Amino acid sequence: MQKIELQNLSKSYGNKDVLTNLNLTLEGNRIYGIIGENGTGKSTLLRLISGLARPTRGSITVNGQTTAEGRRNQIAYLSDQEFLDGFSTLGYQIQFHEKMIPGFQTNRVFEMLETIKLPVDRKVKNLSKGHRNLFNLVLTLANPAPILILDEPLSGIDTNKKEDLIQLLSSFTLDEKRLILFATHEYDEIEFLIDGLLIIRGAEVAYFTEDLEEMRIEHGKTIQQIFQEVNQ
Ligand SMILES: Nc1ncnc2c1ncn2[C@@H]1O[C@H](COP(=O)(O)OP(=O)(O)OP(=O)(O)O)[C@@H](O)[C@H]1O
Repeated sequence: MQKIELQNLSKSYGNKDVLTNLNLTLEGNRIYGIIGENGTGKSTLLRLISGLARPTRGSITVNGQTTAEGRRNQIAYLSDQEFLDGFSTLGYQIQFHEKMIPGFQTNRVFEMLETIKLPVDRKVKNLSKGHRNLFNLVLTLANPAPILILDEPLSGIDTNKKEDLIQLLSSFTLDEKRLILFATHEYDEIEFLIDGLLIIRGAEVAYFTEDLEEMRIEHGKTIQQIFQEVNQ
């Protein structure tokens, strides 16, 4: 079973406290969404968990791994920054990932590219921004790591393609027993995708549930409503 544990986790940049004393366990074969206003520390949290930034205080354990290197082996991370070499073709990037990542699911990449109609002989720089984001997401999904951490995977992607993507994301956890944690501003789009919800505000966890369905059934609340209440 996949598990991310944060204990007394804090991160400051200079004298700015970005995250303060987070204690949280995310576990299971679930999709968790993180939402929060701009600059509230969502990307910072994802980078800390992924071993790409160091905590100022506290600890992070991912599937029993406490070191940054150990955690990185459990996680496929999609940054909100562009990282692909624009002059290479999609095909080259696929081969490169296949060489670098043990168990990389090349067949699934081709299947997904066919669904979203991206030709592999195209250069990365000639894709639109939305298509580049999609291609990055496809490469990340094909990484067999048990935990996927995605920073704004839906940004810049058309509404009709978003639906395909949301299907893809659910099938990736359901079939493969993975945990997905992703940051987003697209509250409406993720309403029926996520199982758990984390809202960050004022450097702290302002709201957390691992069972959003219960909130929906018992209290009839949408994510947008929960978010508004938390931010009042
Ligand atoms: N490397 C860094 N050095 C200094 N400050 C940083 C650094 N990275 C992030 N910050 C600051 O930390 C705060 C949180 O940034 P972060 O990118 O985590 O927020 P976010 O919630 O992901 O924002 P957005 O929704 O706009 O993407 C911001 O004030 C940001 O300026």
